[in-house]
Amino acid sequence: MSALDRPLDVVGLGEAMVLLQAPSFEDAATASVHVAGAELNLLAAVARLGLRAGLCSRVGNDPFGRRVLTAARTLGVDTSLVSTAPEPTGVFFKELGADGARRVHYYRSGSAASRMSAVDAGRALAARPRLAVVSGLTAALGPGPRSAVQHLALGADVVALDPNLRPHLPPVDDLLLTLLPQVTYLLLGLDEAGPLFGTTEPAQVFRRARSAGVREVALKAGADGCYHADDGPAGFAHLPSAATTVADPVGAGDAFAGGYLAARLVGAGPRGAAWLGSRLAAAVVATPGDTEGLPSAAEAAALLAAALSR
Ligand SMILES: O=C(O)C(=O)C[C@H](O)[C@H](O)CO
Repeated sequence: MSALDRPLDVVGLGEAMVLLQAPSFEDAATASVHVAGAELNLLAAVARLGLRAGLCSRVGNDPFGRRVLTAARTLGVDTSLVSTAPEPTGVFFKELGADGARRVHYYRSGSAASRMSAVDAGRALAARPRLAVVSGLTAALGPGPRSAVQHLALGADVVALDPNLRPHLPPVDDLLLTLLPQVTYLLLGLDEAGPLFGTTEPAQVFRRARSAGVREVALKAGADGCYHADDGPAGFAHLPSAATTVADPVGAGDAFAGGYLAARLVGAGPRGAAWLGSRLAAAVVATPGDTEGLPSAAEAAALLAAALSR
């Protein structure tokens, strides 16, 4: 069954890669193998909450591409909008030093996903999802992905943007600023607010994003929790983090975004959506890996129901 005969709630455009992880590749004899990608992580959270989520991407005709497809399907993410291309699947390496520092080495330049174009965005739009997710990370992969992000953001009725700025990739702030009037939900990290809005002061971030045309903002502040839209005089409110154990912070922002968007799609308000996002982020950081800590489908359904009453 394709996404066209089974309408998707959420489509995310992005690159999913094979990840090799070890303490240090200078002397590691073994490494653990995972599949990672910010948009896939977000979609996995949406799927776990019972909504239909699809990845729009390209992978190579190689074992890495097949592994990405299998991992996405195992996470409940539809792959009918992922095409197989002649270029290789992107891979990356993560060193988790004993000092807690994480070093990331990408081998994604020239990858299948870096050749995405407006054609891929066209396929995503033809699937008529209720919500399209774009990210600065995808736009930073090259000129084709940049135009795919632009095309999808301009063509979709409801758009979520997660800037996902990555210091190792070229800057994309200019494009993201031009897209803000199309953005329904902006889910950004406090560390991304500086480059985009010239401030990390939450009141200013909300004010500047709204005056740039964004309809709704959620500001992720890591261990300090998040800020969500609110009807009160300030126009926003703070929600403390729900995390009690932090084994691996990677993937927290994606889980938050997936939970937030799924909750909004089923009718929760911004407060309930932020609460659900925080609960999923807390679950993900308690377990090593980007998505391994997501709650079970039954737990996720109970959390989604609880978000509706907040
Ligand atoms: O950094 C990237 O390109 C990734 O998408 C890898 C990770 O899965 C991602 O950073 C988690 O948000």
